[in-house]
Amino acid sequence: MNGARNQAHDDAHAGVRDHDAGHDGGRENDARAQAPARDETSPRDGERAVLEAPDINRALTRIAHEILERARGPENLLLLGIPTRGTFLARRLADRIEQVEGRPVAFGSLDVTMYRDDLRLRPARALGRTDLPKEGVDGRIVVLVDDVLFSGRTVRAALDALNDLGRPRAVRLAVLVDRGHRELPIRADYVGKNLPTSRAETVRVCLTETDRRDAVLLRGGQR
Ligand SMILES: O=P(O)(O)OC[C@H]1O[C@H](OP(=O)(O)OP(=O)(O)O)[C@H](O)[C@@H]1O
Ligand SMILES: O=c1cc[nH]c(=O)[nH]1
Repeated sequence: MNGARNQAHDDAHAGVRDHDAGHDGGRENDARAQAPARDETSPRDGERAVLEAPDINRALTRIAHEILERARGPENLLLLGIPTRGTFLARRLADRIEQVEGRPVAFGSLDVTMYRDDLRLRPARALGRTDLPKEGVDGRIVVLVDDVLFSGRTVRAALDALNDLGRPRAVRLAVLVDRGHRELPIRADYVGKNLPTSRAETVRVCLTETDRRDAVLLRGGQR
């Protein structure tokens, strides 16, 4: 358990290290000295915030309570975040559940990359991290956690990945944003915000752990 918790911390820091290492020296540094660096945490052109930090905070607190109520306590729960941002959301939910119950809840991460059905269609993706408590998934109530639910294909891949790890007693799904447009018969049990969108729009979730601020940003398209 603590291993998973520490790993989530490590991942956050590794992300910062990787990001820094990715910047080249020389010309790029010269250019950056002349022009202020673009702030990736700011809304991009045409983006508007549909959730701000306090909204996200409240939604996660509510979801934590809903998860606890349905599971009747934290004992059998295992929160598994889907990288990248789902992992951090799972950790936040675990922290809230621990605050409410005064007892820790198991959490970790589940990489779905090799289970995706679009591996041949999309450019190579970096592998995420699967990190489970030593008790594994057998007999647990697993709550998959992701930031956005759209086509449902990521969750479908997560169910296949989970199937290779064992046999949970039940699998539930928590998402921060459900933007509709499902292509598979998948629905979320816990939703931070239902956000009706057109297919042409994109939803970008920013979290302090990866993006230095909490926000859900919507961009583009005609409704
Ligand atoms: O329901 P779907 O159509 O599968 O879309 C939802 C997924 O899309 C995003 O992940 P993305 O693949 O962009 O990777 P990321 O989490 O690393 O940003 C998001 O984080 C969800 O996991
Ligand atoms: O708009 C979208 C669609 C899928 N995944 C996202 O994170 N945003």
